[in-house]
Amino acid sequence: MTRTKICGLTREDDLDAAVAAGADMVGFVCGVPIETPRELAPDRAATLGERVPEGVTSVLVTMPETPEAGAALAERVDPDAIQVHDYSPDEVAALADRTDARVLAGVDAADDDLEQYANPADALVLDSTDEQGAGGTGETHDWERARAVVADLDVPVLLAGGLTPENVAEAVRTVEPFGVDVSSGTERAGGVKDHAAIQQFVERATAPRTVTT
Ligand SMILES: O=C(O)c1ccccc1N[C@@H]1O[C@H](COP(=O)(O)O)[C@@H](O)[C@H]1O
Repeated sequence: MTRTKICGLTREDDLDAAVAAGADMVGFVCGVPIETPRELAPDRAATLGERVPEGVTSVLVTMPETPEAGAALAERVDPDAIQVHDYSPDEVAALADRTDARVLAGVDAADDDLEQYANPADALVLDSTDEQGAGGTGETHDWERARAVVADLDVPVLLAGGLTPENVAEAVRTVEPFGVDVSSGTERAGGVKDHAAIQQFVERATAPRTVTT
């Protein structure tokens, strides 16, 4: 079944709604050098992370200047996984050497060198990124290309970028990713989630579908 990640959580009741909806992963944005309504202080990310129940993966989404800084932030927040954006494959490997958390590489779906991330990363987050390499853009990308990436790479791929309750079923059908990742598409205001949208997103991403041969 397609895994789901609800990202950019900033409030306890939104986190609880994501867990109640059946999300497999929940994400907290902390330490990114861009303007985003989802940014949390490290202590706040740690507090929300402590609330994540067993069986749900907590993900720290960040853009640390160095792998050492990323490992230090992971130590402070204590997530199950750390998702880094705008990192080279070597930086992902250096971070993985320095942390016990699983490492997710947030990459631009249009990049040509994605196979180089397959070894150092535990998973890829195939996103639409801005000029600083950050995600959370609310923009979709080429899903046919994403499908080819999923088929070619021997690493789990989470599809991200502009997903919503309205388009997630088609995204899953087209790309057949390991999982789907959403942030702004489940918000009612910046950093504040719409609980009905979270529930619809998870339901539509995970609904059984007929396989055609
Ligand atoms: O959400 C953010 O503000 C953010 C900032 C910096 C790096 C990553 C960020 N979010 C990630 O981007 C995906 C896709 O977001 P969206 O659904 O297109 O809004 C999100 O799930 C986070 O993993």
